[in-house]
Amino acid sequence: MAGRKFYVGGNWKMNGDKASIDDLCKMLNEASLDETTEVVVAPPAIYIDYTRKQLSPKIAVAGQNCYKEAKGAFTGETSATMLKDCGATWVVLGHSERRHVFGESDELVGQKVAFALEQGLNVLPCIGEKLDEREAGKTNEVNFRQLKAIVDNVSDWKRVVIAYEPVWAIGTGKTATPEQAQEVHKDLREWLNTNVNPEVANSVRILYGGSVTGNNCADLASKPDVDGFLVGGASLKPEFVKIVNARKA
Ligand SMILES: O=C(CO)COP(=O)(O)O
Repeated sequence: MAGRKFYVGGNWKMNGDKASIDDLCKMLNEASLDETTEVVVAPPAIYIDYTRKQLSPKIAVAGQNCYKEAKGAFTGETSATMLKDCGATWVVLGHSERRHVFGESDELVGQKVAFALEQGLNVLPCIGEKLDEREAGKTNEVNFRQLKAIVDNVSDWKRVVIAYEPVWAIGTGKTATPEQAQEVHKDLREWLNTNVNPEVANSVRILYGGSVTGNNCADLASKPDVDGFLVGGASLKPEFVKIVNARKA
């Protein structure tokens, strides 16, 4: 909490078509969303322009990824510059699916953070441990390593929100308990306090992601170091509104 604005992002991942996006935007535009929550949705890149054009200006649009160059011979990639041109103001970077399905390294994620910030986007870098890493007692080691690669590339902390997404909780229906989430968020903030500075540690928002639903959001949101959510599956459903309003519940 500590004056940090609650933030809820909907990561639509590789889902949706024009018809379902029409429905989702209508639902969000008509919903009563807590004005004290910052709301952002991340459609597939090809639908960013389409989504932006019909979504209320109160809701921001994010890319789910971008490359570390403005243009050039990078077949299949989308640049931060292009995301901005199509109306996105945020970009999710280093999502676990980018890291573990597409093999993105800590170094590449860091380079993307640097470039997206340079291009004027707000960035939402993600970190998180896999189940075997948690079970081996390496949760902090993995998260601090991934965080360091991001931190080393941040030029403007006001445009950064961090998402902690334990890989074992993503799309599995297995949510971290509010206590497990709080423990990691607190450790991340302490790491930032030591390795960046107290002001950043106190002001940067740390979101939880991993099987957040309308049913578990209020308990998670009650934890002092959980400043919002990055939501996958439930962001495609009406319950996303309940998650946006989790602090009101
Ligand atoms: O990866 C996520 C958000 O970026 C979480 O996905 P789920 O909410 O579907 O588990």
